[in-house]
Amino acid sequence: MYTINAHAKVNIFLKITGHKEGYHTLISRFMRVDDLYDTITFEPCIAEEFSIEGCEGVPLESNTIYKAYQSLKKYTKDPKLENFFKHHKVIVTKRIPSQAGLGGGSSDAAAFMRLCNEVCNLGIDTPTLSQLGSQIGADLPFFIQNYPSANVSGFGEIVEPFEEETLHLELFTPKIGCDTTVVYKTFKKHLLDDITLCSFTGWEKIDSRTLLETIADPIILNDLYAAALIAYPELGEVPQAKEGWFFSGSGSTFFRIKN
Ligand SMILES: C[C@@](CO)(OP(=O)(O)O)[C@H](O)COP(=O)(O)OP(=O)(O)OC[C@H]1O[C@@H](n2ccc(N)nc2=O)[C@H](O)[C@@H]1O
Ligand SMILES: Nc1ncnc2c1ncn2[C@@H]1O[C@H](COP(=O)(O)OP(=O)(O)O)[C@@H](O)[C@H]1O
Repeated sequence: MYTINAHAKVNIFLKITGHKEGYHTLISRFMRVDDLYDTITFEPCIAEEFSIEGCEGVPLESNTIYKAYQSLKKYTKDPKLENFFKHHKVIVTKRIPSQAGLGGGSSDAAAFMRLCNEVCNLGIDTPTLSQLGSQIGADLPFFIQNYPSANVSGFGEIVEPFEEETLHLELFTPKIGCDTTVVYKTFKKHLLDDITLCSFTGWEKIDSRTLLETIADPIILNDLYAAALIAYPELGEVPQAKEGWFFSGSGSTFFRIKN
């Protein structure tokens, strides 16, 4: 039996820098959340075909783990991978809420790729694994490179580790699912024309605690927050939508530093 933890992330800040080929470019500080993770296990069994347990409600073909499996299979052409999953099933213990801006689906896929690479001795280097991952989701390169904190740019494929203290974070995820595609579309329609690139010059050099304490305004720190509020106005009604709380990615999770 083989196991790996797939951690959640928050975006300490997230600024959109432009729009290219149907995607937004951004610069964001990603921070891994150490005490929130899904667990992915490869459990021995006799399997007819590749199977995933524990992601109820997500059809196999749209599961990021399945997409990661297909991508690895296509890239390696190594029979070890397919043979392995004739004798193992994938079990996911989900703890990261979905549509929450915590990157659960992306983290699962990235952890799956890392564990396959190790267990099946595929010998794929990290840059190649990140490149394969970026085709499944924009957040995968961060999770594949597995830094506690990093500046992420481009569409998500440029990941630069950032040395700093790990913050202990309190998270609150309201019962409102935010669809990433809808939030980006809303941003493009209402807010893209207003971006001012000079307003966040140098943020990537400032540690996360200082950023949260000095910038302090969740709307300024995360460009997608305003878009999420337009797309999901009920977000504005939750008690955490006030000073002292910050918003992660495309939402709907609010976070703050634990005392
Ligand atoms: C916003 C962020 C911030 O970390 O994540 P979440 O907070 O949702 O977890 C990411 O940029 C989300 O990345 P990810 O969740 O992988 O998005 P994807 O599945 O790749 O894309 C879903 C859709 O969102 C839009 N999209 C995504 C990424 C990007 N840089 N620009 C976009 O415009 C595209 O329309 C795309 O088809
Ligand atoms: N392994 C997975 N875990 C969770 N959701 C997944 C997975 N694979 C595909 N999905 C789909 O992706 C959608 C968004 O997933 P998630 O990564 O949890 O949210 P977010 O993009 O806000 O971080 C879900 O609604 C679900 O349909």
